[in-house]
Amino acid sequence: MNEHGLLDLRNKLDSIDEELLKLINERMEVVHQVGVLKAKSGGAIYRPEREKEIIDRLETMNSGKLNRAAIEALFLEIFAISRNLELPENVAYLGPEGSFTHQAAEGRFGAMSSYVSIASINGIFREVDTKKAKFGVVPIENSSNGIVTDTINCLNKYNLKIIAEVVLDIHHTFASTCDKVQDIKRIYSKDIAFEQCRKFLANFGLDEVEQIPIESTTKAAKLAAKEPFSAAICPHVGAKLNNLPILFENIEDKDNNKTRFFIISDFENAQSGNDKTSILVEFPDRQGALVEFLTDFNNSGINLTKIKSHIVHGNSIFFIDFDGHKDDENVKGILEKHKDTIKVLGSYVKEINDI
Ligand SMILES: O=C(O)C(=O)C[C@]1(C(=O)O)C=C[C@@H](O)C=C1
Repeated sequence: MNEHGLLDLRNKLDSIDEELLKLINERMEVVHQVGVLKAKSGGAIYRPEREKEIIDRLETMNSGKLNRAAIEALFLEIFAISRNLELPENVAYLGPEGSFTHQAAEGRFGAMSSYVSIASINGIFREVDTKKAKFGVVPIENSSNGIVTDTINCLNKYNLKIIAEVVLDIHHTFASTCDKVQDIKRIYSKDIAFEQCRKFLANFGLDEVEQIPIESTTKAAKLAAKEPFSAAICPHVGAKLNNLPILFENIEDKDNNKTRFFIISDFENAQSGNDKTSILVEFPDRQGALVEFLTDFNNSGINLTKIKSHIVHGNSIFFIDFDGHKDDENVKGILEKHKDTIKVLGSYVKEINDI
């Protein structure tokens, strides 16, 4: 290696880094002023539609080596630091630490935010409702296991808003202190994770081994790390956090196993031009109510992207997603017409990764 060449390049990098630091600090000065303005006006600190607008604009004008994912990763971290500078706010997520929900939360709120791990979905809604946390992160559906009932029930019960969605590709690992799979006597995991990895378990003759379902996959890793002859189906991060050796990666049956999460808070987003809205609908008990409702959406040119029925206290309610923002002209009319049966859960920027 040419040591002089490397030294020159490193000197160049040093002065670019100094320039970057100066510019980022300059940006933070302006962010601080935005924070002061918002403190006076009571405006929301987190503005996902504005963050999207910035990333879209930077991507369009970009001519360098960075792709969209890299621009997004860099700027989401800058935004997270900016928001903390404007006003530090707690993020409550479905724990424990290292859970997929924790990963979803960190992906959106960055490394610098202050996180609170909560053991139940209802607990997260309560935390946000009582203003102990500004944001809550909860799973809403998985591509293999469907909708998360507790989340629907809480969206129905509390008057909080969905302000963003996050879709994560879910990969499970098989981790154990045993070197040989044949020596394993019990496996810990969450019931849905066992279901998502059936083929793997059968292929390795593990379907006859005792399966112990517990409330989280990260806790599974913790238990398996302590007990000899046991194993866990858990996230990569969960195994690492508990120093549990990973024997197999990506053991899920379906190769596009995804989970969608909602970020909930106490404010509503402005339009971004690329929004999705979620609603709950309880249809009146009369013939044709559902057909009339769907026809109205169709006539207004609104694309329904999801419709799932769900039972709450013996009544059937529908969880529906559609393209558009609740303040869009064609959406407003419909929401007004059906206001007695609809609960608007929130309008938010549509993720590219879909379930
Ligand atoms: O534009 C705002 O409202 C800001 O608070 C600034 C800023 C940014 O860093 O650019 C920070 C947080 C918001 O989520 C969006 C953007």
